[in-house]
Amino acid sequence: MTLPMTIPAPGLPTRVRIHEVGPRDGLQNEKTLVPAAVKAEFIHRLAEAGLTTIEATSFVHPKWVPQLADAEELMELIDDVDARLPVLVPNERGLDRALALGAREIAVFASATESFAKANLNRTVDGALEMFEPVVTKAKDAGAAVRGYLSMCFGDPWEGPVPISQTVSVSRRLMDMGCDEISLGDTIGVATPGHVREVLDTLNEAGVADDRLAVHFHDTYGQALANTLAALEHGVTTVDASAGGLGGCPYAKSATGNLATEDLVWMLDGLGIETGVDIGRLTATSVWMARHLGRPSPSRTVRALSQKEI
Ligand SMILES: CC(C)(COP(=O)([O-])OP(=O)([O-])OC[C@H]1O[C@@H](n2cnc3c(N)ncnc32)[C@H](O)[C@@H]1OP(=O)([O-])[O-])[C@@H](O)C(=O)NCCC(=O)NCCSC(=O)C[C@@](C)(O)CC(=O)[O-]
Repeated sequence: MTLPMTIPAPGLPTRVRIHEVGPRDGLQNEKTLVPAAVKAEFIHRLAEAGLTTIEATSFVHPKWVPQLADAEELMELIDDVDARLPVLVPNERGLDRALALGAREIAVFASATESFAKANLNRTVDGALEMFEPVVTKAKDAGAAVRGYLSMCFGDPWEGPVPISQTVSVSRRLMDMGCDEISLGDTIGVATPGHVREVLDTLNEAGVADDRLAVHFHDTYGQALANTLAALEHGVTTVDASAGGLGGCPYAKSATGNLATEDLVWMLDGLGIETGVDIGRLTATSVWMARHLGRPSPSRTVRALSQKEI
């Protein structure tokens, strides 16, 4: 097993909140429909492994993301789960569907680039923000917490490198609209640690503080953990990850799996940073899910631990 430090290294947080995205971001791209009962068991197991925030599903148009068309059925099956269960909503229609089922946390999802706004939401960047504005107001009036995702913060498959000014400007607009937290998405996994530091520095200068930010890395070039460490050293303490490294956005060419939650927990355990997650139970869950999906998890930690007694 890893040899944990007893106290975190200087400059690192003592605790990190993991925002688990496996059931939503992880499964949304799967071609074969996963039954709602299997998704519900996945979420129950993740909560039992110690994850306290588990993004459950999306209330989007079912034609756009067929895998999550069972959002209503799933919500009924997980109403006993003892964890925060945020859901994605793109518009008022989605919000009404989510609130009717008792959702207490929602997320809108914006883009730093025009190409992805069009591909993912059939809107311009401005048009998407206009669509979100009444959603955020209504959600907050209903007492729900609101996360604002921002995709393509570092690079875009159609437009190439993304100017930091675009990331900062849309982040500010999401904050000004009332989002409690912004999750910075490296949707296609092209970021490197120096770039992460630069984006965070510029956001801080624009008044978006680290304690309102989360990071959401994909592992295309094997940089997700290094990028996460750079963000933690900077002062961010909320990290998105997907059990077993499931994932990839259906509307972003070249998006690969998310940072695997097990890889993240292994690193944080080693650094003496608390997460509350039991890595053995989590790995067993990802192995169980991989069997359902018919292929092994891409996570190195899952592969290493599942060859041992867990
Ligand atoms: C936003 C829309 C709906 C616009 O899509 P549109 O086609 O422009 O929709 P519309 O507003 O013109 O409405 C068309 C029809 O859809 C219905 N409709 C409209 N809204 C809903 C709804 N909520 N639920 C159910 N039905 C809905 C609406 O009622 C209407 O029905 P009709 O009158 O034709 O029968 C569409 O583009 C959409 O659903 N997009 C979602 C795409 C998505 O979920 N992508 C993945 C999530 S983002 C991501 O993964 C990245 C992230 C967050 O992980 C971070 C990162 O890595 O970067």
